[in-house]
Amino acid sequence: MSTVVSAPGKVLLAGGYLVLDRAYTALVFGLSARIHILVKDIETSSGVELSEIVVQSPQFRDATWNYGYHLAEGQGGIQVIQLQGASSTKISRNPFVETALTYALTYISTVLPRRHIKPTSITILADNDYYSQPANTPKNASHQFIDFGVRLQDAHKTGLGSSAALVTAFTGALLSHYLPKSLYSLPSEPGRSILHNLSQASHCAAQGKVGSGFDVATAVYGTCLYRRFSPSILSSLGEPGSSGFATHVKNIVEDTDTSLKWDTEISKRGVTIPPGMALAMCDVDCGSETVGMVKQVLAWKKDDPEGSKKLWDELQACNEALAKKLTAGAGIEEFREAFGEIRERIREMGINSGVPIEPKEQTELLDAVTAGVEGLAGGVVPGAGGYDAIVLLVKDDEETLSALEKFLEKWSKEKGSNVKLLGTRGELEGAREEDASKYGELVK
Ligand SMILES: Nc1ncnc2c1ncn2[C@@H]1O[C@H](COP(=O)(O)OP(=O)(O)O)[C@@H](O)[C@H]1O
Ligand SMILES: C[C@@](O)(CCOP(=O)(O)OP(=O)(O)O)CC(=O)O
Repeated sequence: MSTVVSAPGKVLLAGGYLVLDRAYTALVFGLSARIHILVKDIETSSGVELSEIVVQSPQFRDATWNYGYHLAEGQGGIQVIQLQGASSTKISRNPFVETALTYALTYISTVLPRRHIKPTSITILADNDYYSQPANTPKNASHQFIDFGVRLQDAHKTGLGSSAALVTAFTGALLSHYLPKSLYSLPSEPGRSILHNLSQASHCAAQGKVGSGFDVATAVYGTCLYRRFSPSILSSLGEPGSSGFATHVKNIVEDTDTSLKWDTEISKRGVTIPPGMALAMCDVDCGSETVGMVKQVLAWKKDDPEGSKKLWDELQACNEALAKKLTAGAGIEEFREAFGEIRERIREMGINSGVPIEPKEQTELLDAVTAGVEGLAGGVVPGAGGYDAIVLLVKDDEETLSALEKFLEKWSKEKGSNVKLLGTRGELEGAREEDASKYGELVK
């Protein structure tokens, strides 16, 4: 039997940094670029009871991880141990895969106690836009999942949130594969909430920090207005294998602890992509280090509580105004104005905190593209800002998109850079089960 679940990448259009604080919200969009997880049973000879799960990411080199697993004593959950596997090369670890596996199997073992967890083979497939492709890659020439030919750590990420999409799709695929339909249904409300809580827990554990969680929320629910959860919810989980870990995971995932209730707020109605418009991303092919930027912005917020609050309150109001225009519909000029108001304050936050949130080069590009392409409703440097891909709201017609592409080509030539329209677009839907037959040989 095979199961496939996919989850979308993300772009945080408005509310970067503010969303770390529960007093503010963010407009987050899911993307058509997804990570797909294929799970299939490994056939064993009758009488043989294997406990092995093999995970592969065939688009990359040295990307096979073999795990053994066993039930720990004292409600410690399922512990996984990475095995050497068949290859003689030194094994690399994949903390996101290892943690998502540990947490998901632990939860599954609490729902199905005394049931042997069957061995499976798991394949990870990422849509191509997660990584910058060489300048000479022919457009649309390749099939859906390119072989990147390099190790994962050598691939150049475009910043679409690969780890959150991976952890969410991986968790969803394991839940759907191992639990009977009567106990778990991914598309149902309780199914989504279980997927959200479990994925947030393992993504935070693998990252070693609690961020706002907007990327996992987007991977689960798709485009929405997001208010973060209180970080204290995840503080009492303990370590996998330690006494009571499985009980803690179950309580957190099913939200049964009355003193630590999940307080995430997801509003699917609070934001949308207006009809006739598209959300497009432009890769600028450099990327930036979010962690250092967040630290510095938070240090400024602490040093200047009054000034920062005033600016954040203003930004929140501008973000809400944009959300309203997106849901109610507005003309190009109105959108341009709304983006302009937001960008002005983002640059102010950058100057005050000393962090290049909208660096000079990106200001130049955003201004020029807005002035030079008629159907462009505006754009921003999303998320933490810096040199990641920029996001643009455009009229969704051939004329606008080809004018945009021409503009970027000319811009890249003049500036000696490699700015490229990615194929991915904003999309409303979150994690979903996929038809396994679409993946051909890969699921056999
Ligand atoms: N296609 C993939 N196959 C296997 N692991 C992946 C894949 N994409 C992402 N990962 C995991 O996620 C990590 C990248 O996470 P991170 O650096 O937080 O980037 P991002 O900002 O894209 O989430 C990788 O080191 C790997 O552990
Ligand atoms: C600053 C933030 O509010 C938004 C960061 O958004 P990005 O989209 O830049 O994130 P990464 O993919 O992790 O680099 C931090 C947060 O919300 O956790």
